[in-house]
Amino acid sequence: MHPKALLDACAELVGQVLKLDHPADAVVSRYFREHRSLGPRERATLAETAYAVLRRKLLYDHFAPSGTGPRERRMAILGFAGPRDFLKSALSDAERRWLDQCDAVVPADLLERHRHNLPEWLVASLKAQVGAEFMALAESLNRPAPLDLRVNTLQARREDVARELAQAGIASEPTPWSPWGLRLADKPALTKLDAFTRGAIEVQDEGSQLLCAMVDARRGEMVVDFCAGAGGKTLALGAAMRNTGRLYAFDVSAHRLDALKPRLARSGLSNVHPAAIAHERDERIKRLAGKIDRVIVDAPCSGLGTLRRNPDLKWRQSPQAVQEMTAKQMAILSSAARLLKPGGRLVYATCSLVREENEAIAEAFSAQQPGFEVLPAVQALAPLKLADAAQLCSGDHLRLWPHRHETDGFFAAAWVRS
Ligand SMILES: C[S@@+](CC[C@H](N)C(=O)[O-])C[C@H]1O[C@@H](n2cnc3c(N)ncnc32)[C@H](O)[C@@H]1O
Repeated sequence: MHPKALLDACAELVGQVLKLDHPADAVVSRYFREHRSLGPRERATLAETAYAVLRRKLLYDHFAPSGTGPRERRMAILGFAGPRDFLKSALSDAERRWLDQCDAVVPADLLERHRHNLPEWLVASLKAQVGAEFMALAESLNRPAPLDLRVNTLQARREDVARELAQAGIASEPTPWSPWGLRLADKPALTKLDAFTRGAIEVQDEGSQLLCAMVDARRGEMVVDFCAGAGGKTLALGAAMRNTGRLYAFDVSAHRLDALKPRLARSGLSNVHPAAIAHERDERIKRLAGKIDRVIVDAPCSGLGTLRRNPDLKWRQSPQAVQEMTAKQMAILSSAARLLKPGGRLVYATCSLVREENEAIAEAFSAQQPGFEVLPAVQALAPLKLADAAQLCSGDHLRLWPHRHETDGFFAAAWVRS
């Protein structure tokens, strides 16, 4: 594609994602469906440009007024995710001079907000939690995430899969904490690989893998994944159970559960029972009350821990939306807790960075439910035999941060029903 045409397309897509009325990944997918002739490299440039603009929106909003032309074009120029020479060949002389001026600005001369590119309400919440690490956290949230895989240990060993990937020209490293994870150096297309089609690998952030480790699901048990969605955690739990016992995958979204079906077929698991529920107090939950060994509530949340992948969320979320979410989280957790038999383990998890959805929910649950005893995360993770499990924890909870652990931001709390 001609540089000018590609920049025009980037500006069009940037204009669409900046409306912030739909998730950016859905806007990008729709754009690709409507422009089927785009090749893989053009698609990559378009998507990465749109994401770069969302990541650095405050900085680019600061630079944009001194340029010329439509705002979305100026933003697309600033975020353009391709070679500089290629970009410059698409620019007018005035645009080129303006871009050179913007490039010459030294970060140390910028206001803090133009360096962290986060909304103020979130800045306050993060500073209160990580203090002097705030800028390192903000920078890591504004970088793309690496691509992590989980090896399906029902089918293959991690080292064998790493060797198989290497033979296909894909470099990987074992993840530092999860025993099932491989971190890839690049972002290759995976779906045509034999390891993928036969179900030996799934894409899953190391942090998500560690949430599953907190559940420690065992052979022959009755386990519930209460908010299973497309089943990322279900698949990991099913493999940990060695395809024995019974694993219920509940979700209010039948559509999301549908996306689990092809993954299940690849995985070779036959112990999983997906079921759409109407709400968290569904009849099905009542029938299983007191019968379950382990329950994970991977709660719907603000998703702010996934800003590396979903940078639009920082502009689409708000303190009010978080507040509304917490009522739902509490209701789901309380209802899911009824499933457990005495001695059973409950895990509450989010991919949020804010206390309200994390520690505050765990503390409120403990206060309301004296029949549930806190299980410190270090103990919950003991089967992994990690020398440094305490590094993953804050107090009794698992607390993962992108700048410390190179995972998305995650929280998990565990209890045992007494
Ligand atoms: C964080 S996502 C789950 C991701 C999934 N566990 C995975 O690992 O891929 C939260 C899920 O909770 C579901 N959900 C929302 N309200 C619910 C409710 N009342 N009961 C059960 N699931 C609910 C949403 O449909 C969404 O799929």
